[in-house]
Amino acid sequence: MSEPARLHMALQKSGRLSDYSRDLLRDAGLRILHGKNDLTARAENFPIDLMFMRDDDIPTFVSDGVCEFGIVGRNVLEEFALGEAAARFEIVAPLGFGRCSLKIAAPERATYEGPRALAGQRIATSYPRLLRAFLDRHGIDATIVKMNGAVELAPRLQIAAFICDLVSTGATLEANGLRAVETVLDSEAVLIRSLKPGAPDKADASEKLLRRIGGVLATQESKYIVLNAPEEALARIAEILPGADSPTIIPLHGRPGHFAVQAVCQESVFWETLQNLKGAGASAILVMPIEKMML
Ligand SMILES: Nc1ncnc2c1ncn2[C@@H]1O[C@H](COP(=O)(O)OP(=O)(O)OP(=O)(O)O)[C@@H](O)[C@H]1O
Ligand SMILES: O=P(O)(O)OC[C@H]1O[C@H](OP(=O)(O)OP(=O)(O)O)[C@H](O)[C@@H]1O
Ligand SMILES: [Mg+2]
Repeated sequence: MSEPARLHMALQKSGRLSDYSRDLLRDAGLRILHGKNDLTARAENFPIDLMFMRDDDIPTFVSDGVCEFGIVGRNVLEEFALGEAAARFEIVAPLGFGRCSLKIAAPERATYEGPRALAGQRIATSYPRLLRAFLDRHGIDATIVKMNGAVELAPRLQIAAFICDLVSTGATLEANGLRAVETVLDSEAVLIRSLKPGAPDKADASEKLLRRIGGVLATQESKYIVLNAPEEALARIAEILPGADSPTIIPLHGRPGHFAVQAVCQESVFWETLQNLKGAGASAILVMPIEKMML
């Protein structure tokens, strides 16, 4: 019997998304044999090969159909898409890691009273298309200075008055005497798939992979909640449980009028949620992680 056709997925070789991307695939049950300097890796137990590359190249590989799937920051993806006539990829799911924002920043002491302050100025960035789109939306004409890295240095070197770069904690801006003044894009890593028609013999594996990744993403937010409550509190408790359809309600042995409630909550469960459940009459509240889920 011939081997099933193998899928290809483009991942960042080494950088902020690399470990998270590999962890996601591992959680989806893929056993990956990979040496530190390998540019490709094979899943032992699933028909998929991984291709490791600079994150900037991932949208191209997926758009061209060389890789059916890829994981890349929305910032890199949208910058790429603005340079293309038509999208040849689709976003399958946001992945919840690599969260950052593309922001315009000014020297700490400079006055800034809104986008008009950018008119006629020089702005340094590695994201010229996203920045241009932002400026166009605000009807502002400014000069974009393209830099490939160390953008935060531009004001100090008097290359530009403003910068437009990724910000997460804000520590880099602060260390360079800058402050954020506008948000151009909020970003996180996304799973993308090629819109180029793939080989029909890969369709099954694609669907299986998407279901598995969907299962991992669903479990990351989801919790299993168990609590006890008197009958009169049940309706209110069902309303409070976040993202839970029809909880299971079981009578408590030896305590007439009291029930155990069990539910899968598919939205975040915060301390505040527990406080609200308690306030509604719940007791002995347990919140447990879910290891696997297939919806
Ligand atoms: N400070 C940050 N916090 C969280 N996520 C970030 C941060 N900076 C960047 N990212 C996200 O991680 C992605 C990869 O960042 P990284 O710094 O590893 O990229 P890079 O230097 O361009 O790497 P490569 O060598 O692959 O081109 C970014 O495109 C962005 O989506
Ligand atoms: O707001 P912060 O938490 O300080 O993060 C922002 C910094 O993170 C990114 O760079 P990175 O550290 O990935 O280095 P790079 O520019 O070499 O890719 C980004 O380009 C900023 O410089
Ligand atoms: Mg890059």
